[in-house]
Amino acid sequence: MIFLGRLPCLLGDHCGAARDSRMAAVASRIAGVKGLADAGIAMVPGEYRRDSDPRQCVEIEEIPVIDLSDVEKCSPARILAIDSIRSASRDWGFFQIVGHGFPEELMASMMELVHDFFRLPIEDRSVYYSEDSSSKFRMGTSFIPSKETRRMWQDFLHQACYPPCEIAQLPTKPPSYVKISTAYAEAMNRLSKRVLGLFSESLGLESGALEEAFGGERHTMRMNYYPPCPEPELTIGLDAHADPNGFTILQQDTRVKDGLQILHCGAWVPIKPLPGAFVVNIGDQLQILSNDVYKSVEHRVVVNSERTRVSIASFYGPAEDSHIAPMAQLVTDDAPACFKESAYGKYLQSFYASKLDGKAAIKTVRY
Ligand SMILES: O=C(O)CCC(=O)C(=O)O
Ligand SMILES: [Fe+2]
Repeated sequence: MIFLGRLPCLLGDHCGAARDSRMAAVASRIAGVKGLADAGIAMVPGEYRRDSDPRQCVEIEEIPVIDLSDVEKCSPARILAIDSIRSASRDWGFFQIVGHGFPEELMASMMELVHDFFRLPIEDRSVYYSEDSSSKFRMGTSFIPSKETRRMWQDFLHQACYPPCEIAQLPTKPPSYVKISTAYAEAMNRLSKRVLGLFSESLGLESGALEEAFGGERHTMRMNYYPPCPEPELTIGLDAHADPNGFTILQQDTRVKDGLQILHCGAWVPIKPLPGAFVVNIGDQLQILSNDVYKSVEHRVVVNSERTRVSIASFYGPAEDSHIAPMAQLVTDDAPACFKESAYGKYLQSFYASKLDGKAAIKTVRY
C-alpha cells in the first residue's frame, strides 16, 4: 500500500522535460493514492485533466424553493407543495426544500463530522479504503480509480443506512462518528419517506403508491469531499451523471458558493447553496416509475482553489431485490410504457461497474 501523506509541492517548481518526467512519476504514485485529502498535490496530474474548463456555466434563474412547513397539518399547504413539486419535477428535475423539519444542528454537526474525518491522518482513514461498490461502508477516491483513465478531484465516504451497516463497520474516529451519522441517517430516512409520499401525490397517485412500488427501501449516503485544487480549471470534482436511485436529498456546504451544476435546457446552471435547505433531485428509478413524466437530470461538480467543499448526498430508492417498471396507473394507450422492467440491484451493479457517463444507464432499459 502506498500512503502519500504529504507531497509538498512535488510538481510546483519544475518546467519542460524535467517537469514532464516529474509529472509522470507523481501520476504513477497517485495511482496508489487512497485519497486526495492532504496529498499536497501542487499541479493537476494528467489523469485528472479535462479538455475544457468545466466551471463555465450560465447563471439564469434559480431552481424552485418549496416550503414543506405545514404539509402534514394543513391541506391548502399540502396542495400548494404538491403542485410546486409537480412543476419543479417536470421543469427542472431539481428543487430545494425548506421548512422540512430536519434539525439544523444535525445538518451542521454532520457537515463538521465529514470535514473532521478527512482531517484524520491517512493511516486512520485508509483502513476503510475499498473499491468494492457492494461494501456497506467504505472510503474511496474518484469513482473507481483502478478502472478510470480520467479521475475526479474528490474523495468520499459511502455508508449504507437502510438496510444499515453493522456499527462495528463504522469508524471509531472521530469518536462521535457513529452517533452523528446514525442520527442523520434516521432523520433523513423519515424525511425521505415524507418526500416519497409527496412525489406520489404529485403524480396523481395515492400517497403510498410509490412506497408500495419500491417494495422496500435502499437508503445510502455518499459524503463527498472535494479538497481545494491548485488548477480548478483543469479538472472536475464529479463528472456529469444522473443518479441511479429513486431520488436524492443533498446537503450542500453553505461555506462554498460554487460546486454543483445541473444541465438545464442544454446549459450548465449552478445551484447556489441556500442555508438550511436541502436540494432534491429526481433519479432514474423515479423516471422509470413515472413513465417519463419526471426525468432524472445530469449534474456535475466543479472544484475551487480556496476551500474544501463537502456535500452529503442521501440516496433513497427501491429495495435492491425489487423489479422496477412504469407504474400501471401511468401507462395508457396515449402513454405506452417507455421502459422495460429491470431488477434494481442489477441496475445499480451496472451503474457502478461503468464510468460516470451522463444518462447512459437509463438508456439500457428504454424500449
Ligand atoms: O457534491 C454535490 O453537490 C453533488 C454530489 C452528487 O451528485 C452525488 O454524490 O451523486
Ligand atoms: Fe449525483
